[in-house]
Amino acid sequence: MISIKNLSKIYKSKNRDDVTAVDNIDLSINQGEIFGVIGYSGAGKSTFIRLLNRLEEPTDGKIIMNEKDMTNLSNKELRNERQKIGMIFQHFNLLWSRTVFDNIAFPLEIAGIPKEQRKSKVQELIELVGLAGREDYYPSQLSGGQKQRVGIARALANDPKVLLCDEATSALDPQTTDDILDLLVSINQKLGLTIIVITHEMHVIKKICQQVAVMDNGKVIEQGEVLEVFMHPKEKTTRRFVQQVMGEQVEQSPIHYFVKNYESGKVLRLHFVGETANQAIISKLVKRFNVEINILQGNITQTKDGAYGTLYVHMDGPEEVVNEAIKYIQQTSVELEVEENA
Ligand SMILES: Nc1ncnc2c1ncn2[C@@H]1O[C@H](COP(=O)(O)OP(=O)(O)OP(=O)(O)O)[C@@H](O)[C@H]1O
Repeated sequence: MISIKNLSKIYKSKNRDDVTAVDNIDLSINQGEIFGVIGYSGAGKSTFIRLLNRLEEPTDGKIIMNEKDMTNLSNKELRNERQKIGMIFQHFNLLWSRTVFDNIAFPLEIAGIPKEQRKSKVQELIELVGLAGREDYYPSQLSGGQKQRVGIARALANDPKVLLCDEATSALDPQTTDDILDLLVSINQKLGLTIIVITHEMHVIKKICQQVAVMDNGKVIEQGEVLEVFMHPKEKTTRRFVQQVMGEQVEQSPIHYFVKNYESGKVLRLHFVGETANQAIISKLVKRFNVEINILQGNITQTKDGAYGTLYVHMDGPEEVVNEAIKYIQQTSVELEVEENA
């Protein structure tokens, strides 16, 4: 568990106003989870993540990580603790004059690991991140996604317990972003390490995070399980982020708007939260009951903990069969609203 209490960072300036980049943040991050911090540019995300490994000195507050108070360590202890925290960056921060192999070996050299041991560890990491065959390439010969794979392998070299990701996919195209996010999830599962991701893209949060904190103006303004935040975004900034992936809120379409187009049958609003959308409910309905189902409008997105969204359908057929089918849906965990022509 990572425990962050009253964490603040004020950048002091002689000739300009002080900037409170991180303002009194309290957070608990569970061991082994993928925790996302989202915010617009200037919200304080980079400062926040750099405080965690003390690349920035906090002005106030406490960070307990790997059972150590990160804010109260000698230089030697800090060096030791930093080895348990890997970090990856938006622009990869690779050493351009070193090969893939030597970039990944670098932290092991610093840690004083003997050559043979280094070699087998680097080879293991190269396999893990999918770079086999590219050991002798230089960073300039790699694509963005491959460079980030080197960054990830290097960050994992000292077997960290925590991986910090600072906008790690922001410089990548959408397909490469998804590949790198898949790699982070597989590393999280294989190695059980805690991953903290900062981003301005809700897509990243919904794809890999279990928990999310929304930052605005140095503060955490909203926090919770990703699905919960999708369902009930409280703050305006959070709603804007949810709209990034959901588009205009389908929920705003009133159900009676659809029903006037149909003389028979019923219009249903099916709301999916969590794994329910994976139940293939529509195909089950059609197989079990003699009904016709016409999809009218829908917006469903996949989060790490299952799908979330709403589907409007028109269901037609003999009245008693339609009613049976509705009863069947009510027994599932899909939330249902029914509207029929009066
Ligand atoms: N070294 C610094 N000195 C003074 N002010 C700083 C420094 N670093 C960041 N700031 C200020 O702190 C605030 C938060 O910046 P930070 O980079 O942490 O935000 P961010 O959410 O990561 O945004 P971005 O994604 O654009 O980097 C901004 O107002 C920024 O100008």
